[in-house]
Amino acid sequence: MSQDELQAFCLLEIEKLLQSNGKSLRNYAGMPVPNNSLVSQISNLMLLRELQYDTVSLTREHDENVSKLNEEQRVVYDKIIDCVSNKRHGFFFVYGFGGTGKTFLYRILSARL
Ligand SMILES: Nc1ncnc2c1ncn2[C@@H]1O[C@H](COP(=O)(O)OP(=O)(O)OP(=O)(O)O)[C@@H](O)[C@H]1O
Repeated sequence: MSQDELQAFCLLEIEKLLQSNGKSLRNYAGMPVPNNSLVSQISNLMLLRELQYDTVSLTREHDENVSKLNEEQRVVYDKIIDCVSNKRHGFFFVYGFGGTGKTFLYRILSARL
């Protein structure tokens, strides 16, 4: 990210904070304001980068690990995948002691989705 892009992005974040408190950078004499076209370019770029999944390696990660899910993880996995596959809304709270496999499950779910 170039210095100009970084500055535009920081200014945008500051502007958002100010706006949530009923203010704006425009209220402060001499403060620069975010360059909207630069901000939209960066946002698109960041979105594009986020969406550039390595589907081949994610598929491999999923396929290698899905059979390792234990019974409890499998129940959660099936429930969430069923919900997403059938375009139903859902809100899930996965809890368990440290080291019981929550992250392992999230990773497989993320790789699948
Ligand atoms: N079904 C499984 N098969 C093989 N390994 C597993 C399985 N579930 C968890 N593990 C492994 O057990 C270890 C602990 O799992 P994980 O990090 O997912 O736990 P966690 O519940 O997220 O822990 P914490 O709450 O401390 O972050 C990891 O090394 C993970 O790869």
